Amino acid sequence: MYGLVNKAIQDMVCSRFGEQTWKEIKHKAEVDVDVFLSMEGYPDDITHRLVKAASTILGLSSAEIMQAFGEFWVEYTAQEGYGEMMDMSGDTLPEFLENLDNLHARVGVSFPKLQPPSFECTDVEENSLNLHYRSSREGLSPMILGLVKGLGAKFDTKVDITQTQSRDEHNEHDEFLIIYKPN
Ligand SMILES: O=C(O)CCCCN(CCc1ccccc1OCc1ccc(-c2ccc(Oc3ccccc3)cc2)cc1)Cc1ccc(C(=O)O)cc1
Repeated sequence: MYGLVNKAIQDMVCSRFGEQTWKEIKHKAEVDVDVFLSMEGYPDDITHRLVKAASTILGLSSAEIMQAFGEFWVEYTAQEGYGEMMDMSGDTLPEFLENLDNLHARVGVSFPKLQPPSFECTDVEENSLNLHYRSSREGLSPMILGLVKGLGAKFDTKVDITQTQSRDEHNEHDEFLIIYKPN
């Protein structure tokens, strides 16, 4: 994962729980990276260890941490200079989700170490769609719940998301039913 992801986790923890808590989480995760460089590639294991340590220290489940991170990521990347790129990816929640692979392709042109997941929308109706999420990474589906909730806030749209298929139950990929209604 690019350091931008670990930097976002750090900023989420520091802004909500303070520097000291972040230091404790890094210590517990046995991560002795002083400063995460956004454009540096880091082993995914570091991100998983940070989430696991945050879960223990904060008394929240890893799924709750990843869901909160997903929501935080949408706002964080917008203020970290990717706002324009995000705005070009769609004016509504369904449009943005349909364009997510193109967004990743654009980022990947400049940052070849990007290993983005792939998102596919099917059964797109007026107020609902099925989101198919395929990734080389394991265990991040709770982050998708948060990312979609973050997009609901970005597009001022009421969103209800339910995971309908999971790789944990021997399905080939994760699938989510998303029901949305612009406010
Ligand atoms: O891998 C998985 O199975 C789950 C990954 C969940 C995180 N993705 C979230 C995608 C997303 C979903 C909904 C709404 C918005 C989303 O992201 C928008 C986005 C995507 C990528 C970036 C991005 C930009 C620069 C990056 O790297 C940098 C950063 C600074 C300087 C140079 C390179 C890395 C990611 C920014 C916004 C973004 C992403 C972040 C990092 C990577 C990667 O390092 O491979 C791949 C994807």
